[in-house]
Amino acid sequence: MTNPAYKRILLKLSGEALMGQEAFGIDPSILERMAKEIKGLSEQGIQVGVVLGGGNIYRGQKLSEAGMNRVTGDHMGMLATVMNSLALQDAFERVGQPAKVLSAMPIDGVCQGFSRRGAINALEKGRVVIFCAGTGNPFFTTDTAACLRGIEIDADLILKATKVDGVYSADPAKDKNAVRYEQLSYKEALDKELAVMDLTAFCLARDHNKNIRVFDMTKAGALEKAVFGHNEGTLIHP
Ligand SMILES: Nc1ncnc2c1ncn2[C@@H]1O[C@H](COP(=O)(O)OP(=O)(O)OP(=O)(O)O)[C@@H](O)[C@H]1O
Ligand SMILES: O=c1ccn([C@@H]2O[C@H](COP(=O)(O)O)[C@@H](O)[C@H]2O)c(=O)[nH]1
Repeated sequence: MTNPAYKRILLKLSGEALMGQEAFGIDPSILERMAKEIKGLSEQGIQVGVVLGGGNIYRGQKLSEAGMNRVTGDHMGMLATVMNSLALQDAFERVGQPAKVLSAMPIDGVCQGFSRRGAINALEKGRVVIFCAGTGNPFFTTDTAACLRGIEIDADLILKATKVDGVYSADPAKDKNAVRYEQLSYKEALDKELAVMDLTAFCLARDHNKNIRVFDMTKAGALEKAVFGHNEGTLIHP
């Protein structure tokens, strides 16, 4: 490939997609592949921030539907993202890529607290920065956290790596006639309430003039293509 189209990116990895063929938790082969692909970008001088979802372990909404207090459920969901992030940090270490976990809920002896300055410092030193515990607040999602951190670090592009290969006119898991968009505006995504990401995330990215590219995390090489400006998945723009 020629030159990367972006110098600094924020990559959101779906927690659910981390499960792969497992019934629960993390498929180590998926983690290793993502660590190697991200290392490849870092070696080409691209600064990479990562936000992981927690849907492979806990989601606050599901826990509250089962009777738990929603805020407690959301705290458990955010802690699930800490576990996923520690696993990804370990995968980076095993492939020889320096990485740092910065948490919205710091845990002494496990991971440092998030600060914008700390994040930028680590990115400029060539470390991959993994932002965990979402926004640190209940009633949000890691899609919103990804947009928030992407804006804070002034990422050139926010990427959502997920189980589907882009944004469709309806949920492709439920509607076989759904059609994939190559690109669409935030207005279209919000008007049609396209549920590939939550609407708070769309609003935040729109208001801060950031593009989001949605692509298939299970497709080898798709991340690099997206970062080199190829037409991979779907681009959502202001
Ligand atoms: N219009 C749409 N286009 C594409 N996907 C859609 C759409 N509406 C709903 N979806 C669904 O959105 C989901 C996005 O999956 P993903 O696992 O990334 O969600 P997530 O809640 O961010 O995950 P996690 O919380 O595990 O990180 C897909 O499973 C897909 O079926
Ligand atoms: O800012 C945030 C981010 C997440 N949560 C809780 O964590 C889980 C897991 O995140 P996903 O985005 O669903 O993968 C989420 O369901 C919330 O319960 C949060 O409270 N605040």
